[in-house]
Amino acid sequence: MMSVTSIARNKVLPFLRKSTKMQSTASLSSLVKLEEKQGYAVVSMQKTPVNSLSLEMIQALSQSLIELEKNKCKGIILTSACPGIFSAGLDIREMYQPTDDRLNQFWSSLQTLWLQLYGSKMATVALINGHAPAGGCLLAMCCDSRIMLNGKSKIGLNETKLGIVAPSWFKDTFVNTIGVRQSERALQLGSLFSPEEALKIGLVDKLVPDMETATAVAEAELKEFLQIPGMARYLSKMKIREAAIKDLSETREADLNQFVNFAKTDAVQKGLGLYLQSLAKKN
Ligand SMILES: CCCCCCCC/C=C\CC(=O)SCCNC(=O)CCNC(=O)[C@H](O)C(C)(C)COP(=O)(O)OP(=O)(O)OC[C@H]1O[C@@H](n2cnc3c(N)ncnc32)[C@H](O)[C@@H]1OP(=O)(O)O
Repeated sequence: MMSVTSIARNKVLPFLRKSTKMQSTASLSSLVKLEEKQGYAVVSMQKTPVNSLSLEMIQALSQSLIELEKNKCKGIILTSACPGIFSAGLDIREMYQPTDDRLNQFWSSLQTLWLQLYGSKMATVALINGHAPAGGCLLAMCCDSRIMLNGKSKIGLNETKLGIVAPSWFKDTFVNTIGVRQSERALQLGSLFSPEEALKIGLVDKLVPDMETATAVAEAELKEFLQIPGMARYLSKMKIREAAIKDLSETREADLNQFVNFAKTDAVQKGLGLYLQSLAKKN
């Protein structure tokens, strides 16, 4: 197993320099497990119970990607060690009654992670072994291919159901994945799709019946990507993604301010509070 080590800021890609203070390495590495395989790595999110994307979780994923690229890793399978859940999306508690400093760090770190993963030179396969709402769906869409475990899990951008709006770069990622019309409808309705529905609209590429098959199919899928000359594959990916990446890179500050101001409005705070209560009541 590789360790997640701290990375010197001046060695980081230019868009990462804007990132905020990183947490200590030890606290981050317990959230993400990296397993080295032959020619690639398996990145498993392991923040129980639901892999919610807290500031620390986002930074752990970011540092893992930096570490893997530094080690010349060519491809990853991004998956979850939490049974039944790929990721529950952004940690809602980060947005509910936040301090300004933490909220700023949280969003800025998320921007960084998206820029890294969506623009990664590595070949990336998401093995979606459970629910993937909102930010969980975003993580999966950042990958080059999505394999989903068939069953009761749901995937999609359900932000409107929480009374919040998916920002432009979430929307761009969605449109690049499933097209304009499907995105327009699903974004408004906050649709969460079953694996069969997700396959039908192209939100995922393949379904698998069980974890044993899932691992084999994800490995085969990654190997197919890795057989293509790396530079040609990466530049082709960028033809589709570079406009969205450039857009956020150039508007990070404005996007951050918009998010912070929006998140702090009474209406959003009230909505998030009620949503957290509804999750707690379930149990
Ligand atoms: C610039 C313009 C403005 C931009 C505005 C902001 C844009 C924000 C963009 C993205 C938003 C998000 O990603 S918001 C997160 C959306 N996620 C969800 O709606 C999922 C919510 N969770 C669930 O539906 C379920 O938990 C589950 C289906 C994922 C799993 O169900 P299960 O029954 O297995 O587990 P529990 O529901 O019992 O949950 C266990 C435990 O975890 C807590 N939990 C769950 N999800 C979250 C979360 N996203 N954040 C924080 N905490 C979460 C849940 O409350 C339980 O806690 P307790 O055990 O303490 O009760």
